[in-house]
Amino acid sequence: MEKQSLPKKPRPLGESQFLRCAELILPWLNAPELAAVSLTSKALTFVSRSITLRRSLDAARSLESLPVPFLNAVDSKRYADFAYTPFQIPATSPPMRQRWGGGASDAPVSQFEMNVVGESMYGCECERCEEGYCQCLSLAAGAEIANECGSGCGCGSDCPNRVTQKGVLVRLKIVRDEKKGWCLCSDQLIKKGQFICEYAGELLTTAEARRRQTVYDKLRSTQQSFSSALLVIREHLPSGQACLRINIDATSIGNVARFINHSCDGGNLSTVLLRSSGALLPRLCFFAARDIVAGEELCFSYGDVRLTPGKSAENKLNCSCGSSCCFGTLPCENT
Ligand SMILES: C[S@@+](CC[C@H](N)C(=O)[O-])C[C@H]1O[C@@H](n2cnc3c(N)ncnc32)[C@H](O)[C@@H]1O
Repeated sequence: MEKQSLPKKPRPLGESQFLRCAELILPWLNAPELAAVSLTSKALTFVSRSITLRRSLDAARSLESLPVPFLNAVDSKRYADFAYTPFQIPATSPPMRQRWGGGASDAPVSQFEMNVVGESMYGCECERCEEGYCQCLSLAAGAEIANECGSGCGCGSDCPNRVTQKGVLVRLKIVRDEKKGWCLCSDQLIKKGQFICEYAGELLTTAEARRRQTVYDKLRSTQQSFSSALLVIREHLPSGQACLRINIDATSIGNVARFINHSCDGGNLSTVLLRSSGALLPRLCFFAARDIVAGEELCFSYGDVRLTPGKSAENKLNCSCGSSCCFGTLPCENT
């Protein structure tokens, strides 16, 4: 009689293979999933702890030139859970999963460029820009709206008129505060006028921004620690008749700018709406409004609370900016 070979029993994973699998899979989990998995065995507790430590060491998960650590001396939160993008991206639904805390092999976020193919819409036709001579710089000095070279120009990425296109180049840290939650702080001397970061996140239609704002307001009324980062920018066109509106949501997908808090005195950052040639939409960029010393919190004004009275009392948030002209309430997002 012919001897039939029995199907082989799968061999149980050895401990080192099990740990290697865990190191591959766990960096894809969000904070609550990671916490749940870490309770299931000693080995998974160990892997989760090292992932949590790596996450707390770099909010930017190697997508910026410098790491941006979380520092918390007030409660047990080690990091804020969100996906990182250094640039504006189209609205993403369902929310994106991103590998984080898995060491050097963390996958880069998929990037979408919002460029107009072919013709340049704004900026110059320059082949090569010299600092101070490029016509794209004409609006830059101290203006609220400025132009930069971009993919519509003939110059390359080393052009001196692309200061905001290389991501974050100053040392930053994210520090926990009892009242304000996470705060973006400088970790070096930043000179007046230096570029800090752009406000990156998902670009939303106005209808989607309004829908999400309602969801965020509800979440905030039930979870005290919930904070959203939906910014509405209105650019009045020269005619004065119309207004370009840009909605950027950095709540689930964003960059370091999602940690910048409000200050009633205007803070130490100036905001510039920056157009690059070839790009469809302008970007909101933050520059140092004055010299900023290491350890100082970076803040700007979210708006004038006297001009945005819209929300019901329970949706109003107390302001803890600490400035001498504090109005006591945060300006609300008028979406
Ligand atoms: C864009 S987020 C800033 C980062 C936020 N602190 C965090 O922990 O993620 C905006 C939220 O931060 C908090 N916040 C910002 N400025 C504040 C201030 N001056 N006082 C109190 N809370 C503030 C509010 O919860 C607000 O909805």
